[in-house]
Amino acid sequence: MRIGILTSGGDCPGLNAVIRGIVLKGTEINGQEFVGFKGGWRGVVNSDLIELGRSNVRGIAKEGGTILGTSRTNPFEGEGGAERIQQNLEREGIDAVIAIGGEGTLAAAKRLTDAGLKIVGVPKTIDNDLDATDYTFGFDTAVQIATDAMDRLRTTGDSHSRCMVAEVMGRHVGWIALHSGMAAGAHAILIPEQKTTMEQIRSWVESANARGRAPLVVVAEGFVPGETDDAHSERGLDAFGRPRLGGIGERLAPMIEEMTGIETRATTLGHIQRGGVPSAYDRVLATRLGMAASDSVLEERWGQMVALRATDIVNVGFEEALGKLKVVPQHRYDEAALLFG
Ligand SMILES: Nc1ncnc2c1ncn2[C@@H]1O[C@H](COP(=O)(O)OP(=O)(O)O)[C@@H](O)[C@H]1O
Ligand SMILES: O=P(O)(O)OC[C@H]1O[C@](O)(COP(=O)(O)O)[C@@H](O)[C@@H]1O
Ligand SMILES: [Mg+2]
Repeated sequence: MRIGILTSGGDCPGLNAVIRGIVLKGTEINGQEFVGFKGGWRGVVNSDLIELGRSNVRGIAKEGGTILGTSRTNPFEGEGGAERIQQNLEREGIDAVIAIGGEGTLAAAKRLTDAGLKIVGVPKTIDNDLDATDYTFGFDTAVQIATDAMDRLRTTGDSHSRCMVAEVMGRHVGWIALHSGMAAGAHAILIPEQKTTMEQIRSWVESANARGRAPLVVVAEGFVPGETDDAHSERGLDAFGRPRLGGIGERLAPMIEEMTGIETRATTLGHIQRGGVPSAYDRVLATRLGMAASDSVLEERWGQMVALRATDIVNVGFEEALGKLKVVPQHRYDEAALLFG
C-alpha cells in the first residue's frame, strides 16, 4: 500500500518524529510505502510530492519543524475539492493519506473522508486544545521554552524591581500559560477561560511587590480582559479568516504600570515557542503516535485519529475529536490561583 503523509497548520516540535515513526513502522513491519506532500494540503491539491523512504527519515526525530513543510491552505479552495484530490491520489497511485494537524486540518480531513477519501489523522498542536487526546506533542516543548524564558525574565525583573509581563501562545485556551506560569512561579496567570478584572491583577501585582518580589504576570494571547468581550487582535486575519492573536501583553504592561506605579515591561515569546528541538517526552509521544497511525492505515480506520489516553495510544473518530476545544477546567485554574499574588 502506498500512503501519502502531510503536515498542516502551525508547525510544532515533534512533527518529524511522527513522520519517522510512521515510515519506520510502515516500511519495516506493515509492508507500506510512503510519499510526502509538500506544504500541507497545498501539496495534496497540487500533487507536489517527495519520496519518503527509510533513508529520508534517518536521525530526524530530534529535528524541529517539519521536513515536509506546512501551510494553512484550505483544500476546498481554488483548484481543490474532494473530487480533484481523489483524482490526484489515483493518478499518483496513493491509496491512503495520513494527515498530521490540529483541529483545522482534521476538520478538513473529516470533510474529505465524508466524501469517500481514505484518511487517518494524527493530532498536533502546541496549544493542547484538542479534547480527544490527553496531550498533544509539541506542548511539553513549548511549555519548557516558555518556562526557561520566564526564569530569565525573573532575574532581570528582580535586578530592576520591575513587573514583568510574559505573553505566551495558545489561541483560545490557556494551557501553555497555566503550565509555564505554574512552573515559573508566576504571581498572576491570565487565561481566556477566566475573566479577570484589572483591579484583581493590580492586587496580585501589588501583593507580590509588597513582599519584595518582582511580579511576574503570565498572559495567554487569547486572554479577554474583564472589561472587554473579545481576545485582543491587531494583526488582521489568517488564511482561514480567523483573527490573528498576539499583543495583549504589550497592551497590559502600561495599564499595570499606571495602576500600580511599578515600572513594567512586556515580552511576547511568539514563535520561539514552536521552534527548535522537541523534548524527550514529545519525541516519545510523537513516535508512538506515528507508529500507531501506520497501524491505523493497515486496519483501514478511515476517519479516525490516534490519540493519547492516560499512557495508551487509542483511536477516536474525527467527529469526537473535533467535538469541542479542550479548555482549562475550573479546578485546574483554582489550584494554580492559590499561589497568585
Ligand atoms: N472547517 C474546515 N474545513 C476545511 N478546511 C479547514 C477547516 N478549518 C480549517 N481548515 C483548513 O485547514 C488549515 C489548517 O488549520 P489551522 O486551524 O490553521 O491549523 P491546525 O490544523 O493546526 O489547527 C486552515 O488554514 C484551513 O485552510
Ligand atoms: O504561525 P501563525 O500563523 O502566526 O499562527 C499563530 C498561531 O499558531 C499557534 O502557534 C498554533 O496553532 P495551531 O496548532 O492551530 O496551528 C497558536 O498558538 C498561534 O495563535
Ligand atoms: Mg488549530
